[in-house]
Amino acid sequence: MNPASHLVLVGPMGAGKTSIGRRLADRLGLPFTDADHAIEARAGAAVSAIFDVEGEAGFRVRERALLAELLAGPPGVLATGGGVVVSAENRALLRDGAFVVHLQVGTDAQLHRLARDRTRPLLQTPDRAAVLQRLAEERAPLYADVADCTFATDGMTPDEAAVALARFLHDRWQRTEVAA
Ligand SMILES: Nc1ncnc2c1ncn2[C@@H]1O[C@H](COP(=O)(O)OP(=O)(O)O)[C@@H](O)[C@H]1O
Ligand SMILES: O=C(O)C1=C[C@@H](OP(=O)(O)O)[C@@H](O)[C@H](O)C1
Ligand SMILES: [Mg+2]
Repeated sequence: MNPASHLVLVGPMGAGKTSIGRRLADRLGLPFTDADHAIEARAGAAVSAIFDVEGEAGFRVRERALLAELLAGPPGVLATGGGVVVSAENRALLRDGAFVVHLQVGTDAQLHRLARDRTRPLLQTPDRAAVLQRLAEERAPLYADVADCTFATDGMTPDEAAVALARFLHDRWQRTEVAA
């Protein structure tokens, strides 16, 4: 077992990192942080506006800084954005400093869950399926590189998934106290 104190959810857009992560943190009695929401709060701007003004590269700079800061801070549950694993620096931080759950989801479920979403800049394209499939191929080895375990969310509601994930983690992860 990786004895890391931070429980981090990674995986593609629509896997449920944000919605399941919040519910899981409630169940575990731990603080919850959503990386995208924290970036937005600091920037005073939505993720899509950051992409518009600074490009994806600017967003990734903010994402790297936030991840390093959060993993150096008090333990909790962290929902990352789907692209956090693109950075080798982030992958090293995640491997060394967190227990990482890869939430998996198939393309059909992603398309269904995100059908009405207009907040994800990478999905502002006519062929969402092609983008999601390309990202899945590019990122699958990167998620595998950082993950301590995987958990499939297809066919579950966020509430069901949070209950099942808490049960799944019971024997696999225990929060360790950080030495004073
Ligand atoms: N297991 C699930 N079943 C059905 N809908 C889900 C599930 N998980 C998430 N959703 C819905 O999909 C959308 C995206 O979920 P979200 O938690 O933001 O995913 P992520 O943070 O991984 O991109 C939300 O509208 C959410 O309610
Ligand atoms: O996959 C990605 O590169 C992104 C995923 C998004 O987060 P979610 O995975 O929570 O949708 C958000 O960070 C940004 O739009 C980029
Ligand atoms: Mg999210």
